[in-house]
Amino acid sequence: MDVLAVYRETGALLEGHFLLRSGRHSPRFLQSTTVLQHPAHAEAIGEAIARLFAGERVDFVVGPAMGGVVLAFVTARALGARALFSEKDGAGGMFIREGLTVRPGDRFLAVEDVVTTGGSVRRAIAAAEAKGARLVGVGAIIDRSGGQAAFGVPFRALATLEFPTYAPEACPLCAAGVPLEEV
Ligand SMILES: O=P(O)(O)OC[C@H]1O[C@H](OP(=O)(O)OP(=O)(O)O)[C@H](O)[C@@H]1O
Ligand SMILES: O=C(O)c1cc(=O)[nH]c(=O)[nH]1
Ligand SMILES: [Mg+2]
Repeated sequence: MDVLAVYRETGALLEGHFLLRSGRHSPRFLQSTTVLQHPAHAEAIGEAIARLFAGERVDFVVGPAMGGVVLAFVTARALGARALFSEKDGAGGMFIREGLTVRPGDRFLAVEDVVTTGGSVRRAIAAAEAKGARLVGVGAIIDRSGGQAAFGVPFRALATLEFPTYAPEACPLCAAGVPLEEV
């Protein structure tokens, strides 16, 4: 699946000057909600990520909200697993709410729409591991870290890109006076 073409066609590949979750700046932004609002695209993406982990026994799939909610659902559906999400706890971490089932020893796949530093999906993983579950892999729609992100388990993405990111103090777009967008 040419997933980057889907981002382009739906208008989800933005160009400008963006503030990223990590605090870094970038001239490119992948707006996954624009893609995932289309159920047919979401379903195809979930099936494609599930194929990357075919044969792996998975009890549940977890994704960090918001981007990971729909993605965990469509991937879990394709794998025949439960679909969970983690939420920001307001203190820099994530938690899994009561009512979503995590049993000690459960095998889980973590999914993420876009991996830049991997910090968000790592926080979702920590939330599931804190309840005794065991990570078996990480799946993403797009790894924009250029293959730099690693999680100690198989990490597979539908596309791997190397989009530049800058520390704010070294950002050439800031130096050029381009307004910063928070999307
Ligand atoms: O790999 P990282 O450096 O953590 O950056 C990528 C994260 O940033 C975005 O989430 P964000 O929390 O900005 O928005 P969301 O609530 O829409 O998922 C995206 O959905 C990834 O979760
Ligand atoms: O690093 C991020 O925050 C980020 C990058 C990107 O391309 N898309 C996104 O949703 N978040
Ligand atoms: Mg996110």
